[in-house]
Amino acid sequence: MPTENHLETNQLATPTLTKADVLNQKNAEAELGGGQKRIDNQHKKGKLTARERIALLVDEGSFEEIGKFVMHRTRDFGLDKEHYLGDGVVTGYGTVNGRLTYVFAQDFTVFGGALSETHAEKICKLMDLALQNGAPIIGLNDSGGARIQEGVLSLAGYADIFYRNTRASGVIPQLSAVMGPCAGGAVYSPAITDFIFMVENTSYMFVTGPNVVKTVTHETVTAEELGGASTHSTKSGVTHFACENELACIQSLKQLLSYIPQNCEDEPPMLAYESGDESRPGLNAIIPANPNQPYDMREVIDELVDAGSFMEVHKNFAENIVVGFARIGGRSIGVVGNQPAVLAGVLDINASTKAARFVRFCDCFNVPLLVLEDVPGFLPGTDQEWNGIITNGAKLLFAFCEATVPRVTVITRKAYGGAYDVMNSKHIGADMNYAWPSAEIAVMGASGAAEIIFKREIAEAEDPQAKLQEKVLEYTEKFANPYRAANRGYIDEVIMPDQTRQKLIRAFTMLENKVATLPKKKHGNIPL
Ligand SMILES: CCC(=O)SCCNC(=O)CCNC(=O)[C@H](O)C(C)(C)COP(=O)(O)OP(=O)(O)OC[C@H]1O[C@@H](n2cnc3c(N)ncnc32)[C@H](O)[C@@H]1OP(=O)(O)O
Repeated sequence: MPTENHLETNQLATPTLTKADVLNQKNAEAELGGGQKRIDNQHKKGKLTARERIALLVDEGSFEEIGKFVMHRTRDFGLDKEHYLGDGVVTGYGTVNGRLTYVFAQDFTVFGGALSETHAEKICKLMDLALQNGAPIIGLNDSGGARIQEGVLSLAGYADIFYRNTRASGVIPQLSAVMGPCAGGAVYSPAITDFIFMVENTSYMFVTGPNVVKTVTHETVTAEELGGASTHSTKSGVTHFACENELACIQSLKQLLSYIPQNCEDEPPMLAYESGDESRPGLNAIIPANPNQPYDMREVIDELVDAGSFMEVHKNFAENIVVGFARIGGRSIGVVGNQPAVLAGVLDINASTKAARFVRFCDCFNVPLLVLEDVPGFLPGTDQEWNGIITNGAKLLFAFCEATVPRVTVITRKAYGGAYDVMNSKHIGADMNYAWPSAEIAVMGASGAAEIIFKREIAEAEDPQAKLQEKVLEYTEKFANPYRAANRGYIDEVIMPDQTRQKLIRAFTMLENKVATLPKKKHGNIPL
């Protein structure tokens, strides 16, 4: 169906127009996308246009567009009479805070941002440039998926993009913002990229929409419930950031870029830092006297890192582990911390996969890792076992074992069982391991341990309860401390909490030239 702004290219070249006029007219036509009416509709939904989004993202005046006059080649279903310059995606490069960044933004006003053969070619061209020139690529997605009128050509276009996403993975950072209803292929490309940002109430991600769900499974579900930002940031973990609105989304994209390098051979940007009083006395009172009492690991993080620098990733998903980017002494780091305030900080399936993915990102892109450990172990139970806690827990173990970036651990309290090994222990390649005096490094908590190893003695005692208490105390004195591990050198130093920031700044500085390589291989086989 031709639109009111539709202009055939040859119609523009009338003799009354100068060559400059023709160019200006084509530029104006391209910039109008699917026409003013559809732009107004986009605005009415609380959404910006592709070009407005790019303008907010890149430094003013820095954007250079590529392929502005590209048109689709389809002749079926009346599309030979409906062309839009640019074919539904704006592609190009610019700078974000002075650093080269490639950007594509799908234009929902043109066929709902649906991906055609030529639309895909434009994105692929940009991906090739980003990979060759070693700079991040950001996709601003707003697309109904494969352009239905093009059949297999659009499917092929998606496959070309997925292939490039995968080849570029670990070489250049790839960020995806989902800023509208994204279906089918439009969700798989973001899923392969490093981080997904969604906008609350205006963006959706699903493989099949509510209508198909209703037909196939007879479930009645709204688009928001099925694939909205809140669903994917809390239930599925598909999205890493749920943003209040589009502006907040674009600001978050920019913030994330500020912690990471341009490519895997580059270093993260270092901010100027003037050292001062690095002691943090507030930390000395943060661990409750009762070891079963929770505290908020975010408070520890906030005290340790440069003021206000913590950017939490996956904030509302698997909250029993906290991950995110921060700076310490101006240096960019990735933080992984057990969260005693949620499920006592236990490791379960979601926490393990969340942290594993984050550790692997940091390792790909030379971001040193700080691990704050207070973990009572892995979550027991049929739900966890039957859903594969073994395989999923192994992901985190694998990710840490494989990581060659500088790695520092601080055990604040519990480091029990296999979780002690997993959480960046010395044995799996951590560089510096600290413990606070409150650390308890043991196979398990004292009461569980006493019940098992002194079972007979307790049962035969005149007063079993008193005997249990005695044995709990004995076990606590022997193991519920950091000194056995420090005696062996598994802990490099036992430090007071208030000294921790200073120690970390020095440790990461000491480790900045770390060289570590993995054995020659094609790639590892992480348990999936
Ligand atoms: C790799 C395999 C795949 O990708 S298979 C996936 C194929 N895609 C889909 O099944 C999704 C189809 N589209 C939809 O469900 C809806 O259009 C969604 C995306 C939810 C948006 O709904 P709503 O906001 O109401 O907009 P709308 O339906 O009025 O669409 C706006 C204009 O865009 C068009 N459009 C949409 N999707 C496509 C598509 N895949 N191919 C071609 N055109 C598409 C609509 O026809 C509509 O066009 P117009 O503005 O009325 O001219």
